[in-house]
Amino acid sequence: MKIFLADTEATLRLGITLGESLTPGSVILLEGDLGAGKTTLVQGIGKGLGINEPIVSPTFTLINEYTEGRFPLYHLDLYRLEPQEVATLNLESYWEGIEVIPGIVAVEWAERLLYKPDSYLSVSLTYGHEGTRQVELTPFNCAISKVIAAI
Ligand SMILES: Nc1ncnc2c1ncn2[C@@H]1O[C@H](COP(=O)(O)OP(=O)(O)OP(=O)(O)O)[C@@H](O)[C@H]1O
Ligand SMILES: [Mg+2]
Repeated sequence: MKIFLADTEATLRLGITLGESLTPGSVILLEGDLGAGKTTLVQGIGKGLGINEPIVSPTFTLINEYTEGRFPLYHLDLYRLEPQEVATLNLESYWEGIEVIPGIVAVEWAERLLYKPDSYLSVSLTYGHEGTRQVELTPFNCAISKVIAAI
């Protein structure tokens, strides 16, 4: 499903809708060029979860964890990593909820993942006319379809 995002607010609003409706264990794999709006969408997800702390890009920290919302948000950014390096990080523990409290896992630059989770929502952001954006949402093996259909 493709959605037109006229401005930053539209991207945030979509994120809020997702954050309000996703369940613990959901994985969001974000793809899109530099500056396409991936972090903005995750900021919306954080708001939707009730996180008041500012959500900043984890480009240098790799993973930021936010625990003050309805359930945790794990925000990952793989931009600076090679796929081989990503494979050694054992990121599976996040979506399998092993030794971490199940929450929402949002991954920027998810194209760097060699192994994807069994179920996830794919979010692909692209540039449109005059600085606008478009997003394509594709659920893989997950129950988010109803939420998306209602957007
Ligand atoms: N729908 C939109 N229309 C216009 N600008 C937008 C839209 N959504 C987000 N932006 C703006 O695009 C800029 C880059 O957004 P953001 O940092 O979220 O991108 P990103 O994909 O995370 O970038 P990076 O690849 O560096 O991680 C921000 O200034 C943001 O406000
Ligand atoms: Mg970003």
